[in-house]
Formats: sequence, C-alpha cells, structure tokens
Amino acid sequence: MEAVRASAAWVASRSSHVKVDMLEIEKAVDKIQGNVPKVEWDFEGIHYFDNGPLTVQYLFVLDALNFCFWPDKDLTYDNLASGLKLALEKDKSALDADRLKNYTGPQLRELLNWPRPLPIEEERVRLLHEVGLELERSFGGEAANLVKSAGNSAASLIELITRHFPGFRDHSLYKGHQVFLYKRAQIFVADLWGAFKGENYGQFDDIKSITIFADYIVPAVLRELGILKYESSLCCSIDSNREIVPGSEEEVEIRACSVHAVEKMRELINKKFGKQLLSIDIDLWLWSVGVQNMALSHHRTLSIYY
Ligand SMILES: Nc1nc2c(c(CN[C@H]3C=C[C@H](O)[C@@H]3O)cn2[C@@H]2O[C@H](COP(=O)(O)O)[C@@H](O)[C@H]2O)c(=O)[nH]1
Repeated sequence: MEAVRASAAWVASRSSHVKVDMLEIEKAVDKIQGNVPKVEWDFEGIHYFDNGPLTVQYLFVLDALNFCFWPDKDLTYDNLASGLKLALEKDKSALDADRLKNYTGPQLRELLNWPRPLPIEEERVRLLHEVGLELERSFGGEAANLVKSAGNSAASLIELITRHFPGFRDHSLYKGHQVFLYKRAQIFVADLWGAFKGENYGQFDDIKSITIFADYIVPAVLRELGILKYESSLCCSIDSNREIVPGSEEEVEIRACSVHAVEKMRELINKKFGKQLLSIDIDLWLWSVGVQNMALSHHRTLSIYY
C-alpha cells in the first residue's frame, strides 16, 4: 500500500503535535535483538473458521464493523468477533447479503447478543446495508468472489474494496494533502492471510505491501514505549479521556505517525538483523500487548474507520 506508506511519511515529516523518536525505535529494536515475539492470528480463539467461503464472508462483515468500541466501556473487539461467530454457528445464513441489507439496529444487537445500543449504531447498520447491497450487485452476494477478483494481490483487493465500498475509504485531509490509512481494508487482508495461513483465500503475493492498522491501541503502545512523543496539551487530552476531533491535525498525526514509526522499525530490524519481517507481524505483537494492558490510555475519536 504505497499510498498509505507515502502519505504517512508525509504527515510524519510535517507533524507538530506528535513526533516519532528514532532513537527510541533503535533502543526498542536492540532490546528485542530484532526478535519480534510471534503472536498467532486468533491467539484469543474467538473467530469463526471453516476453511471456506463462509469464513471470508464472516471476516468481511467483521471488518466492516471493526471500529470504535470504546464508547461502551464493556464492549471490545472480542465481543464483536465472538458474537458474529456464535450467530453464524447458530444460523449459517445470518451473514448472507440479502440479510445484511435488511438488519435494523435492534436486530444487529440481537445478532451480537449485546444488551444495549452499540456505539454509533446507525452507522454500523448503514455499513452492513452497504456491504450487503454491493456484494449482491457486483459479487454474486459473496465476499469470497470479491477476494477471488483480486487475483492474490493485497493491493488489488484493497483497491477493489475501497472502490466498491465507500465505508472502507479511510482517508483524511491534512495540511491540504490527502492522507490514506485504509485501516479496515488492510486488516481484512491481514485477517484472510492469518486465518487461511497464506493459502487459498489468504494467498497474497504482495503481503509485504501492507502497513500496520492505524487504530487506537497500537498508538498507545508506541507512546508507552517512548517511540511516539505527544505535545503536552495532547497528552492532557488523552490522559483525561477528552475526545479528539476526527480529521483534526492531532488525530491524523497520531495515526499516520504510528504507521510511519512501525515502517521505520521494520526497516531497521530487517537491515540490522537480516530479516524479512512484515509490518503485520509487528502490528499483531503491539496490538496484543496493548489489549492486555488495561491501564493504557488511548486516544478517543468517534470514527467509523477504526
Ligand atoms: N492494529 C490493530 N488493531 C486491531 C486489531 C484487531 C483485531 N485483530 C485480530 C486479528 C488477529 C488477532 O487474533 C486479532 O483478534 C482489532 N483492532 C482494533 O483495536 C481496537 C479495539 O480495541 P478494544 O476496544 O480494546 O477491543 C479497534 O480500533 C479495533 O479496530 C489488530 O489486529 N491490529
């Protein structure tokens, strides 16, 4: 994803509220001697997997809704992944395109077995409808056909997704420049790759083009490691749980600098230790550290992108 890598670097070079500390990247890399702890995809054991097209449908719906859990303090990504899994195990047609087109908010809650309205529920419902309609119109109702159309290319799949599904167009304007982060489109590719272990629907010959997924957990871990430095008013806002406006310089800088910092970390590890590490490997390690550390404060932005 050259557009993501390039625009993240562009933001990092002009950033004023967030800085990437290269010395701290070097220290972190030396500390682990270039050995990024290997974290297995689905280390939590919460995802649906049957090695076929229904898994692809599951992952696409999962990543269509994979954003903004924090407004409900009890809701996490785990609830979404395991809720959709249980729903599918009960009813194999629960995620069929014609069903996705018609879910209401209360039905979605019921599907996920969640007792109260979900954060930004109307948007979640709208995005489900968008997925159902467009899958039906252009891909015979099946996310598996969307993946097949990309011909084992991660970059082509991301292009297809962002062309057909506006809800996945995770971009913003920063100092007059269009910045692409494509978090949910990229994480869908990574989920396919992880679930199918690089084969079948998970075979992507250019998997190394994927960057990390700019969410609200990885930046918090990078800050904790000292790799991201925030100016004091931003520190204050985050530590006091004040919301950061979507599309603000602060928000774009936090996300773009996270992508850029991990790209620099990966380049350094690969150069210094002769490895072929992927950004996905670093992402899953940092993310798993972050979600297990409940004390980390993260930035809070109401967004459908992450
Ligand atoms: N960078 C990055 N962000 C990720 C994930 C995942 C899950 N990936 C699955 C794939 C394989 C594993 O087995 C994982 O289960 C979710 N998120 C983001 O985190 C936030 C939710 O946090 P909390 O509210 O605490 O649940 C939210 O923005 C969500 O979009 C990841 O891998 N990387």
